Amino acid sequence: MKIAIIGAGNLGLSIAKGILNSNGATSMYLTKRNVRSISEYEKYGNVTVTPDNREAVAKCDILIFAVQPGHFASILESVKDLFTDNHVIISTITGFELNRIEDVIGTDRYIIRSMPNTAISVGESMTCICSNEKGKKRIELAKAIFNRMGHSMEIPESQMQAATVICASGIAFWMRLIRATTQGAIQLGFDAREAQELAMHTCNGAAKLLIESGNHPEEEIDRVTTPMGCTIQGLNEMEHQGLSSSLIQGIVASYDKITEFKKR
Ligand SMILES: NC(=O)C1=CN([C@@H]2O[C@H](COP(=O)(O)OP(=O)(O)OC[C@H]3O[C@@H](n4cnc5c(N)ncnc54)[C@H](OP(=O)(O)O)[C@@H]3O)[C@@H](O)[C@H]2O)C=CC1
Ligand SMILES: O=C(O)[C@@H]1CCC=N1
Repeated sequence: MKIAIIGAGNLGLSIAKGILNSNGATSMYLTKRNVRSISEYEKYGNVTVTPDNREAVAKCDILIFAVQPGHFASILESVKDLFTDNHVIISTITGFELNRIEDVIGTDRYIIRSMPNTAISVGESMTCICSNEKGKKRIELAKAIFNRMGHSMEIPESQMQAATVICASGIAFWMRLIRATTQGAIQLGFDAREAQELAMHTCNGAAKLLIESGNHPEEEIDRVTTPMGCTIQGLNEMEHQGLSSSLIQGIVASYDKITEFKKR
């Protein structure tokens, strides 16, 4: 598989790392205008770094676009004459609907819309995908690509905006929760490094408990909350201060922001 990542920035490079770690491509092209910052990727024998999007499109069959939304249409416009039936076009662009992509390159292309997150670099992305009509024939291929670097879920396009908040922005939300827990641990006497180790491994354990048991979080909470104990005392105080409510409100605010920039 020859994969091009058009726009090797924060997300694009995370995908590149995920592909390299999982041996997911026979060769890979990474593009950006200023390539100096990613020149070290050329040490991998099968990676080409170039500012030339047209070269990358001509040499690869899987094209992953990870540029800012405002750049996407003009970049597509500048390479679309090179597209053939071998190309699968995978967009990661927030808020950019399939019909807007079709408006630029036509309906007769395999187009996948995806929403990965930066944990793709360590093989742990939760990636949501959908496709245009023609792209349905390549959706299994897209799932196979993303499943090598985590988990994928096919969803209707109407849920893509929500998936962006929960899965892509979600990395930042969970990071902040881990950081806050770390700060609490420091206040209780751990040094900063130990505190983070305790916070992140406990977070990982909580997620694994749910993944492996299939249980509802409250079932696991019931196992931890000793009657009149310290856990329920802490949990109730967090809820009095608005923990669940603030998370839900943040998620909705993030969703509304995408609606706003879709109108631009
Ligand atoms: N960051 C994240 O966690 C996630 C981001 N997304 C989406 O992915 C996209 C990229 O986001 P992110 O990685 O954060 O953004 P970045 O700004 O970090 O990356 C975009 C990259 O595109 C490059 N670029 C700009 N113009 C061109 C061009 N003409 N040809 C080739 N490359 C170009 C830029 O480099 P240079 O200026 O050198 O060209 C830059 O490295 C966005 O649409 C975002 O909504 C989706 C899910 C998660
Ligand atoms: O914050 C953003 O707009 C982008 C989309 C999801 C993650 N980062």
